[in-house]
Amino acid sequence: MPGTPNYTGLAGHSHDTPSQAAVLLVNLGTPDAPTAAAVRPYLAQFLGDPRVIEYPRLLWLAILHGVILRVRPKRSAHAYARIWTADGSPLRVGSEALATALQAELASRVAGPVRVALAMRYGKPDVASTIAALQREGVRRLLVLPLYPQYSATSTGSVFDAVADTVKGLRWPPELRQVNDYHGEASYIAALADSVRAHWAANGRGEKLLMSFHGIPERYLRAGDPYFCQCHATARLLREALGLSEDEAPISFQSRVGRERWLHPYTDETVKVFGGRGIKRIDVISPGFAVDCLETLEEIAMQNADFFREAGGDTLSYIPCLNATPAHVQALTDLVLRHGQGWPEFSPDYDGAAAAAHLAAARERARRIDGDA
Ligand SMILES: C=CC1=C(C)c2cc3[nH]c(cc4nc(cc5[nH]c(cc1n2)c(C)c5CCC(=O)O)C(CCC(=O)O)=C4C)c(C)c3C=C
Ligand SMILES: [Fe+2]
Ligand SMILES: [Fe+2]
Repeated sequence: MPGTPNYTGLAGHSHDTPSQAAVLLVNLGTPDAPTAAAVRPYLAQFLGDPRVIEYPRLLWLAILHGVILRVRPKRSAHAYARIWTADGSPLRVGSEALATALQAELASRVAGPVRVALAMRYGKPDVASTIAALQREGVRRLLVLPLYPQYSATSTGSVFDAVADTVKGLRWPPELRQVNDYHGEASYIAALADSVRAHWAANGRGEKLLMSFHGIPERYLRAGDPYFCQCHATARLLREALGLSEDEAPISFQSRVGRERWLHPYTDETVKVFGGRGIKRIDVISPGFAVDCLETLEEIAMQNADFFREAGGDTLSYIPCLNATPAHVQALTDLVLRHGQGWPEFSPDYDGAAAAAHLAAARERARRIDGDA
């Protein structure tokens, strides 16, 4: 029985639609405003994601809606208000700037049409409507690049869920590739090392370089999440690039939520120990965040700087994320070029003039067939 279609498609398919590739950058997402009213729906979606909170479903939803969403939005909104800019949330502003810069760089490095789009896992613009818009523009090949250098089921895995849910509903899904992680990518490590050296040159050097990564519950590590291991690999490679020992450049994990044990050692406890030991200045970098956000600008540069001082230290000098710097754009471009290999748009032989001629010939054939009919 005909009725409404079960799958979304584009009416009026024609063989001569020019094909394009696209890179879909996906970041976490952020509230629309630094207010409890705007933070509540964002947290409801984020903390309602079964990839993030792996807990008996009904029990967790009762706790989330009964307790957490009554208390946390107000507290989080207060933290967001401390870092909010005239252009909005730093995570959004930084991700958009990075997408724009990557688009410009790719345009000069690949022969064929490769678009760059940005989606957010939580909030807007969402993954489903961004992919739908790309399809309408003729994108037939899609490279998904989550802006998480280290894979975790809670972050990257959840982005892949959103992509899978989307393509399941499409009549003609695009060719799909997904970047799992880039925790050891040479150009990403080099960009981090250069940013540390530039920071030292401009601001002087602390007694420690603390590498702080976002935590996850330790239970997830035991269940097989490779995140902890990839954070350690990134930290080791960055240490090697800078010629530092483990004692000079230790690792720690930040941003824990709730009462269960998360990955150790904790960042806040670590900076307190350093302050208590008479260390006066530390540098802190967060290599697991592609762009600056609440967790770096507020939690590290403000909260943990206070903890360090209260424990006896003087200065916690925060080293910004790579953001839209040329070195970061180069690193992501390298990654995209490698993952795009084999797709015609990425081929050095891609001939724009030949493609246009091919298209014109196809149009002419279609016109003649239509004329015959
Ligand atoms: C870098 C990767 C991230 C992982 C892994 C991750 C795991 C994870 N996070 C929470 C809970 C919260 N995280 C929050 C903010 C936040 N988290 C990441 C990244 C990762 N999270 C980013 C980039 C941000 C910043 C967002 C922004 O708008 O700037 C928050 C919201 C803020 C707050 O209320 O504190 C929560 C909550 C869990 C539970 C988790 C793994 C289980
Ligand atoms: Fe988080
Ligand atoms: Fe936090």
